[in-house]
Amino acid sequence: MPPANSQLLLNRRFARRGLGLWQRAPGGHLLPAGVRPWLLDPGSLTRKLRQLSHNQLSVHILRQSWGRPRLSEARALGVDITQHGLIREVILCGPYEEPWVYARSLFPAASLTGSLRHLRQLDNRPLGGYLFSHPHLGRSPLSVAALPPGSGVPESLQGDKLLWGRRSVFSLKGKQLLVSEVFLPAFAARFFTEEDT
Ligand SMILES: C=C(O[C@@H]1C=C(C(=O)O)C=C[C@H]1O)C(=O)O
Repeated sequence: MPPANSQLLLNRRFARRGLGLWQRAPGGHLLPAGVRPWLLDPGSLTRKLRQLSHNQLSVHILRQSWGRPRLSEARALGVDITQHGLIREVILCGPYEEPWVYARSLFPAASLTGSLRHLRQLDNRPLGGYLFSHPHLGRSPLSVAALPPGSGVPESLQGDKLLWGRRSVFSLKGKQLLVSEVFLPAFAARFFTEEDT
């Protein structure tokens, strides 16, 4: 199926279910072959990008401040939308600081206590490095989205195309956090085929 149709089909399915843009990852056949392994890999994206970039990966903080979750984020975490949490937005850059992934993580206040308290000051250390160092890390099934301009990715990063994204809820020591990752145009241009974008 031509990718544009698969993205439109995904969006139509999402819209019909009133789930907004994020939808539990559909059967692989609905996702273009080139993006499927990136969207559905349950492992650490940081690790994958480090390998791809021959360890030339950097994390740039766009935001790390308290705020209210978006409606779909509150639903994914099962928290009230009025409940403030720590919002962390970063860009993962490959060689020559090329912007590859925009990531937005939502930490409910109750999750930033005890042994996870230090995540308040993660700075430019990759979140995945900490999360995936724990053998008992839990992760919900991945949801995916084909994100149009205006759906939450900073305009300066989005460009004018649909961007593929994935998100899931991590669980560690009884605490939860939501991580959304969006593959940016420069990454798509370099690693996705024409049929995927
Ligand atoms: C969850 C991971 O952490 C990565 C690093 C992030 C950060 O530093 O804020 C956010 C999302 C991920 O791209 C991972 O590596 O899979």
